Amino acid sequence: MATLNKLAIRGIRSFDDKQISVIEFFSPVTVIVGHNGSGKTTIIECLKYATTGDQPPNTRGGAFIHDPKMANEKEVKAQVKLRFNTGNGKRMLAVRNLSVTVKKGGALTMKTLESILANANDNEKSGKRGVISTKCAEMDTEIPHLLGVSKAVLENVIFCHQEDSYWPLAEPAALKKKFDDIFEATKYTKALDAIKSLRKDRVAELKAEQARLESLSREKAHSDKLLKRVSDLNSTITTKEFEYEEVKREYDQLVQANKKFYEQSTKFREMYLKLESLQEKKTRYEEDLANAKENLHVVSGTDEEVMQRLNNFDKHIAEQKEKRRSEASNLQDLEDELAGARKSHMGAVNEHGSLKAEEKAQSRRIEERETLIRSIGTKHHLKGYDHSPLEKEKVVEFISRLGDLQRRQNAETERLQTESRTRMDEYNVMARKLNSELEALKQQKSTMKNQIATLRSKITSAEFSLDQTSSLTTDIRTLQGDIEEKKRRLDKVRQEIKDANYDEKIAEKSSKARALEDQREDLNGEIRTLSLQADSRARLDIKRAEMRSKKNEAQNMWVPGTRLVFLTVDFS
Ligand SMILES: Nc1ncnc2c1ncn2[C@@H]1O[C@H](COP(=O)(O)OP(=O)(O)OP(=O)(O)O)[C@@H](O)[C@H]1O
Repeated sequence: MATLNKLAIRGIRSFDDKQISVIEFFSPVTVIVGHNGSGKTTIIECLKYATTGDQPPNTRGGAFIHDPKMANEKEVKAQVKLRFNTGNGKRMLAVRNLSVTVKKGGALTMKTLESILANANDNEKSGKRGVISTKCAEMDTEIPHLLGVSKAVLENVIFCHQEDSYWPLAEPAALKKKFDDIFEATKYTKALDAIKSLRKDRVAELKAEQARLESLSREKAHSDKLLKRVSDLNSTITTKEFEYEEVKREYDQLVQANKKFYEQSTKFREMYLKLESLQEKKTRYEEDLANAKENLHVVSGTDEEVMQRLNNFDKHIAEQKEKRRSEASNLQDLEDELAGARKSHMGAVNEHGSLKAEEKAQSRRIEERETLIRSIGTKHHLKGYDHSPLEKEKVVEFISRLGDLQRRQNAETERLQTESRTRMDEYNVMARKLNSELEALKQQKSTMKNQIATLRSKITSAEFSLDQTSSLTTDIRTLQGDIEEKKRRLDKVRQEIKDANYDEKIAEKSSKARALEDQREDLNGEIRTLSLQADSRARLDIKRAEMRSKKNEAQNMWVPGTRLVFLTVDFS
């Protein structure tokens, strides 16, 4: 609680400007006692002046300062110093200085000099002044603030001047203003208005935020949809990748089978050619043998020659045998070769059959591939693969286009994922922001609710007081009873009046009064007639006087020898 410590007065009212008078205030109460005119009011005035900067009423022109004539000076300097403790225990010092000077004509001129509001503790400890303000206006607002009471309370309640102390009996408008000042009602009204406008703003903001939230929710739903689409696309891509892998594997297998088939067909062709050449050889040998058999004939020549030939025959036979053996072995070889060739031919025929089957399977697979290519092409709008058969280059091109499409879809997926991540981040940021704003609004709402609860309790107390006023109805009933009683008494009096024939008497008096009225009317008529006559007579007199004067004028203007005739009119 704020307390006052000391007040030093110099040159105020009856306090001399030559010395400083110090008043110390004690806790819990200080009683100021003194004779009339000893300066008690002046102390309160000084306190009020020190705290609010307001001088007492009717002291314009320096009446608040010690009279220079009394001090026998041309100038008197006044000072009010107040040391006080603030609500939070700080010791403060407020100093206000004034001066009054006597002008030539004897009139007084007052001046407000330097004022200081300082921290008294700083002053004591360090010898320095912890000056807070030297401006009067600032001090006027700062000191009430430090004391923890409003200026209106200081002026009208705590240091209320005895001349102003009748303000509670003032007219309603002035009284209301005072109460408004004391209870700072304007501040609360303003605060209430501010709260209302703030509430309005907040409600509008809330609406806008709700709309934003809705749009964000819509966007979130959209982004969720997109995410779902992305995940669907991802799964489709995965399936397609899997399918692609399958197709590629099948394709590789087909390529491998093709290669094998080609190698086998080459081998078969080689073997077939070899077989043909061997058969040709065999035919040739057989022909040679037949030719040799045909060419066998009787040997001619001499005996010596024959002997020679015989001698050589064995050798020749041996040679021939040898030749035959070698030919037979050759034949055997060739037969073996032929059997081998036949065998390989059979193998080749078998292989040919299996290759044919493989070819069919390959064609079926190629057909399946084409169907797959066509369905994928239709699905992904890849045109130019509707014809059949599809060339190898077309298939390769399709695979490369499918690869491109996959890459594009991957890129699109990544873009969508990035976009969705960004959207999600934005949404999260926005959601966090909205949540914090919502929290703030909830806080405000709870504050408002508290205020509403306070107001409701006030209304309840007002209703209670209203109920109390219902006791007035009892009073009213009592009063009605009184009225009834009075009515009864009135009737009684009326009866008495009736009994006393007041009405007849009144009627008689009234008729008399009416007769007198009539008489008065007649008299008034007479008076009016008489006044009219008097008026006419007065006018006649004027006319007569005019006539006489005209007559005289005419006589004065008359020329002897002429005849003068007067016409006389009687107006009477
Ligand atoms: N400008 C002035 N110069 C010198 N003296 C003044 C001046 N104004 C007022 N006085 C004197 O100061 C005194 C005012 O005293 P004050 O009204 O403070 O006394 P009080 O103790 O409150 O008296 P009361 O008990 O009658 O209210 C009076 O004696 C008055 O003549």
